[in-house]
Amino acid sequence: AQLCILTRNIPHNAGRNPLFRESLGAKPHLLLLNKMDLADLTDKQKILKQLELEGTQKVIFTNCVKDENIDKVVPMATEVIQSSNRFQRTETLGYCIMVIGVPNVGKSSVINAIRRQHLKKGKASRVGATPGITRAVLSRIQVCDKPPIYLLDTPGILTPQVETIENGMKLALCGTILDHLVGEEILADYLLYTLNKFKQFSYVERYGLEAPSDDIESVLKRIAIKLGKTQKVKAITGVGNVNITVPNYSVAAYEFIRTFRKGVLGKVMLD
Ligand SMILES: Nc1nc2c(ncn2[C@@H]2O[C@H](COP(=O)(O)OP(=O)(O)OP(=O)(O)O)[C@@H](O)[C@H]2O)c(=O)[nH]1
Repeated sequence: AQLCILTRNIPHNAGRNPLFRESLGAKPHLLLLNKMDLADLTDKQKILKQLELEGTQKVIFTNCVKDENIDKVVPMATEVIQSSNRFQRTETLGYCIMVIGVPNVGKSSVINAIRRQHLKKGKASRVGATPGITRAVLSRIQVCDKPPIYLLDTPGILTPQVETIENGMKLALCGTILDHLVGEEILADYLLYTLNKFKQFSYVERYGLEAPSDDIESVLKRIAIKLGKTQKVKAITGVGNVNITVPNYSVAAYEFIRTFRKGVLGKVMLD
């Protein structure tokens, strides 16, 4: 590929990967900060400044669900390719673009959105809410005439860099790491901590709590009751058997995380 489109999950910039720069070398690239609909973009200028300091000037904020800013991708890609001296000699063969990023940032969604834009065709790559779902399909599609530019249909998957526990939590919260590897309930606890930290209290009303809480057990209990995810179990006590109601904590935790990922519980910037 002559151009790499790096995708990052904007709510969690730690989707950034030091290997990006090393593996890219001097290769022309542009950066898509995807899932902009889930991020609090009040500090957009600060983010752009920081990226510029790191040497990345070509940046587009995208939302693949609503095709926001997708129309800017190919024009900017064309501009980057044309201004890169290295490739000006190969005129006729065309250029290849590859979309790369860590799992679940939306690589397949980006590819599909660009396809929709340029070919008016429907879905091509599989998109899944589970990290690692993209299968290898080796094909390319033309997305620009002059110069001829092709988009590789298979995204490049980068291994997430989990340097610290907190970083791992953030990646997991964004769906980059499979939930069960962290544990839904631990992740839910980290989510609750995050929402409180950013003063995003819409969960209080949504789940019928009286006030914000940092006690994950009581929050999950409420969610389980609200969802009707409780079970009656028989408990043997000294004075005979009693029926007690137990909330299903893992279902509640999963609902909590899933709702957050849809952006319903508020916008946050994890980094
Ligand atoms: N809210 C929101 N969700 C998005 C956006 N782009 C993608 N998604 C969702 O993120 C999830 C992952 O998207 P994919 O396109 O499968 O991500 P991927 O990077 O190809 O994932 P792998 O195949 O695991 O490497 C899906 O549930 C998408 O619907 C976006 O801009 N906003």
